[in-house]
Amino acid sequence: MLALWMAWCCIACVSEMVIDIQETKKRYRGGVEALRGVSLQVPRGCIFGLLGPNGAGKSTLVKILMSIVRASQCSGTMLGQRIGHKATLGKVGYLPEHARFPEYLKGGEVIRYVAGLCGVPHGLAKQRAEGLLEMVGMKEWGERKMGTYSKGMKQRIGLAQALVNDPEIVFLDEPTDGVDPTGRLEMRNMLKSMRDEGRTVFVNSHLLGELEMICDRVAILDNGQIVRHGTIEELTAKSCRYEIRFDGQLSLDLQAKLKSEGARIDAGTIEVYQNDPAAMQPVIDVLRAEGVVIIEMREARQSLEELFMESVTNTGAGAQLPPTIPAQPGRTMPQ
Ligand SMILES: Nc1ncnc2c1ncn2[C@@H]1O[C@H](COP(=O)(O)OP(=O)(O)OP(=O)(O)O)[C@@H](O)[C@H]1O
Repeated sequence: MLALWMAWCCIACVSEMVIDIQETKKRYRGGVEALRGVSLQVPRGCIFGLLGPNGAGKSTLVKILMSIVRASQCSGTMLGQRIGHKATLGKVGYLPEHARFPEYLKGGEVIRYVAGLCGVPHGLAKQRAEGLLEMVGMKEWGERKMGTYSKGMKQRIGLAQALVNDPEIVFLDEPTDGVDPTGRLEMRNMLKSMRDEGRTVFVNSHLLGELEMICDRVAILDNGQIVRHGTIEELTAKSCRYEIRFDGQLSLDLQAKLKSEGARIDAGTIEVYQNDPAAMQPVIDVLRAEGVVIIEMREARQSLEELFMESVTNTGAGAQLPPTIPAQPGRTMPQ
């Protein structure tokens, strides 16, 4: 009986993974190995962030899941079907990086046009387009041409068209690209609402602070491989530290003592790598005995940005260039 129950739990658990891929590889013509064996599981109903430096392979992975790029090797499922299953793609929405829509079409027309491509009936498409224009804050502008929109307005239409087929999973490649801070806040709230409606939101982004605020889970991709994967809590838990903000002068002796115990001292702040609050009490006692005024003590975690910088080997553009073409005699390489 117990074995049966455990087996049922396992099946239920597996079926909750809307994306479950193993050993995905992509080698482009020309020799670039964009993905070198990526295995990834994404649970239903979460906001999942895929991070990585330029050229890490993020867009390639999403394009493979969207069947835009053919993997050199890929096994696994999306919504319980093999990758590339046509009917499954009808349950998925997509906002590509640098999305381009015809400039002569109006915002509302773009949404209705994509609805038509997805097979949404005309009446329903019209109704959904109106609702989505309102959701992305473009109700007043839906009858203006795309060519008259700012970059942020185009991104909003891009988000709306990704939802027009009422998808279970939405892939958003750099959704806040070109969006101002107010727009980003609105975008974050929209993504949270999408999750609260039960959709799975898969976001590729460089904006670590943005992702930190909304993602339930993240994976860090570096040079075609997943180097970290988990909830933000899990990934940053190990680096708990306390920050003490103080006013006053620390004696040289005390500074030396704190530093010898691994603390970092910066203008008015001491960082102590410690996750036990009891162990902080002697530090406070010593500071107070020296007449230092303690303004604040707070528990601080490693930020996603710090984790990212620690995890990736190359943060520059074009993580991997194609193999060098051997120089031919009598020809000089362009500078
Ligand atoms: N069509 C292609 N042909 C050849 N190489 C490609 C092609 N598309 C991407 N690449 C290469 O594959 C690697 C991964 O690119 P990809 O666009 O997937 O990375 P990314 O993580 O999305 O980067 P970015 O954050 O800059 O958008 C890069 O080295 C890129 O130059």
